[in-house]
Amino acid sequence: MLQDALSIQNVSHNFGRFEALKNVSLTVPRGSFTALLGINGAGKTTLFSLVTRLYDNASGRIEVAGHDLRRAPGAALARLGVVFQSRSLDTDLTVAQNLAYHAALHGISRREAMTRATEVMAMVGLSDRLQAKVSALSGGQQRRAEIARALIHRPEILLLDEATVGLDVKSRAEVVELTRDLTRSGVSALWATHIMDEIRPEDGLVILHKGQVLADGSAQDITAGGDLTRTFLRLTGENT
Ligand SMILES: Nc1ncnc2c1ncn2[C@@H]1O[C@H](COP(=O)(O)OP(=O)(O)OP(=O)(O)O)[C@@H](O)[C@H]1O
Repeated sequence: MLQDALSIQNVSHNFGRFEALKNVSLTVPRGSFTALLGINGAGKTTLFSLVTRLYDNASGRIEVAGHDLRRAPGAALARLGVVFQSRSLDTDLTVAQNLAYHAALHGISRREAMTRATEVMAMVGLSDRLQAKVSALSGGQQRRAEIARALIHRPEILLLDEATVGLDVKSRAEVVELTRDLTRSGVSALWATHIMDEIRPEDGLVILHKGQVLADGSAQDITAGGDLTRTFLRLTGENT
């Protein structure tokens, strides 16, 4: 049986005495688009910080494509691509220069990086912007270029932390749809968001609230075919 793209089992994390994550377990099946839905402070960024090893996971177990993050961090991180909440491209450089720099961090040769840069820019629909300065791209194009950067080392799973922040409605829809399309070509995605209308019934869905997983399954099953906002409010007890 194929391993999940990401498996998180019984992970907790404290900041001092504050429990930011409480015994969190979730899986991202290979090739799936899984939304991680939670309002501000739910623990989404903390969870991503554990998966990217910005923080050490002192409890539980995290595996990326079957590689244990604590015992084989190099193998696990090589299979992970991350799109951060804040922008991470150097706006004074061209997209190609940014991609080459990121590829070098992964030990990819310059020649190979150029081949891959062309490949990933086509994947995000920006083939004609490879030599453009990042500062000359629109907000939506910059997010697409961030996704291209995250794909250059051919990861098995993308983590995207509120990847549509600051975009207008149209660009937001395009970026989420692009990510869904990518999962159809094999890469998996864990899409952290607080925006319910980014989630479709066929998506995987994990609801995280106050550091706890309240639901994990398909969006369709969790909502029983009904309204996601109403389901979210019922499960979290918010707004009551
Ligand atoms: N370095 C830190 N020190 C202390 N508390 C923290 C720290 N980082 C996060 N927290 C707290 O942990 C909880 C989870 O924060 P986190 O940033 O993971 O939530 P989030 O779901 O990503 O929210 P947002 O969408 O606002 O980024 C919050 O209550 C936050 O205040």
